[in-house]
Amino acid sequence: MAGSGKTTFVQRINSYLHSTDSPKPPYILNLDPAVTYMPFEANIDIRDTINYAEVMKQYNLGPNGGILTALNLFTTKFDQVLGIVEKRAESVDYVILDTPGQIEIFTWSASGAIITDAVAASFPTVIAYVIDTARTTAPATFMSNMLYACSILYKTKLPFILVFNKTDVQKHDFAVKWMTDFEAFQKALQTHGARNENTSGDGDPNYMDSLMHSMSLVLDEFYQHLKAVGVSSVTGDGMKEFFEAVEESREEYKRDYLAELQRLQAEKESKLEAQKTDSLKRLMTDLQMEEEDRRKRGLPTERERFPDSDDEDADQEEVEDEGDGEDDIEQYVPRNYIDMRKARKITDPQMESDGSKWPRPG
Ligand SMILES: Nc1nc2c(ncn2[C@@H]2O[C@H](COP(=O)(O)OP(=O)(O)OP(=O)(O)O)[C@@H](O)[C@H]2O)c(=O)[nH]1
Repeated sequence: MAGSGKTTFVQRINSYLHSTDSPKPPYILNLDPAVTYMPFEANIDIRDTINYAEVMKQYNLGPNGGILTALNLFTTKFDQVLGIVEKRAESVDYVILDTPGQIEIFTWSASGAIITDAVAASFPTVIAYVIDTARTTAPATFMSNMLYACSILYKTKLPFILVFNKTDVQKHDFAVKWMTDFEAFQKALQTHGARNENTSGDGDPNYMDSLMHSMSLVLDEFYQHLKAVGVSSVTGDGMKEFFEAVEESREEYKRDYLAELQRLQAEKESKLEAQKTDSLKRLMTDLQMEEEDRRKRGLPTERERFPDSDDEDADQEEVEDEGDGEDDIEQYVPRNYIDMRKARKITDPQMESDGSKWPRPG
């Protein structure tokens, strides 16, 4: 979410990896074209390629449309970016991508999906979903945030870490409790007044109440697939736990995601192969039908018209050898050939033979 502390968190990861016993400087990609201040230097920065303000001006867009278009433009060159990153793969342990502030721009756009899929197909990948812990203490807000996380998890199907940021302001224990104890969350919903506010006059729970209840049941299942860590990007608290979760995710990627990716790739290739065979079959059927149609109408078939058309070089040789008259050439050249010798001479360079005038360069 915007303002949850993504950029500050990337900065913290950067300084943490530089300060370990054996420093492992990460390779950082900034994908946020609108960021004005970055406390670290990115190895690849979208802002070096695309001027976000200029995109807004030229395409007549607002801030969100500008970010989205800038990201789309950048994505057209993402294969080159990936090529550069792949060259560093041997020497770098971690590649970090900082995403644009507006969550939907990255997670619900085509370019976001292309970037995520391309990266995930090349390297073990984990999504770190950064949450502003202090702003998530209300059960309804917490649930909305978790629903967003849930949608991203199911969209990407990648290993996922919930990063409860800003623990220096608000500890994340309440969140862990709500995620592991269904009853505790239900109680919190009641005590925060949600249940009381959402009852009809006679005290029966209304639809909002039952919606919240059902959603928390769905989320209970979702929490089983997640790792949650509390960090403070300001003090550096919890970074060790975060990297432990990253290592677990690396294993999870190899075990679950890679196998699924390979299965999907094999499925895609066999589908493509089947499509090719089908197209070729349909082309052959069309050609046969055309031949039959010509035969029925008493017209010469393709083979009869161009008996030696299988060997184009031989045709060309024959044209050159026997090219002593118009008829010889007409016999061998393909049917769309325009015989310039028969074209009328155009005297006015602006005037075509049929009298029409076409603008000419210059
Ligand atoms: N107290 C505290 N403040 C933090 C922490 N992490 C980030 N902040 C503050 O939260 C604000 C937003 O941080 P950013 O890193 O800019 O957040 P962001 O998610 O990258 O923001 P957008 O890219 O605009 O969405 C800044 O004022 C940070 O100083 C933290 O761990 N503790």
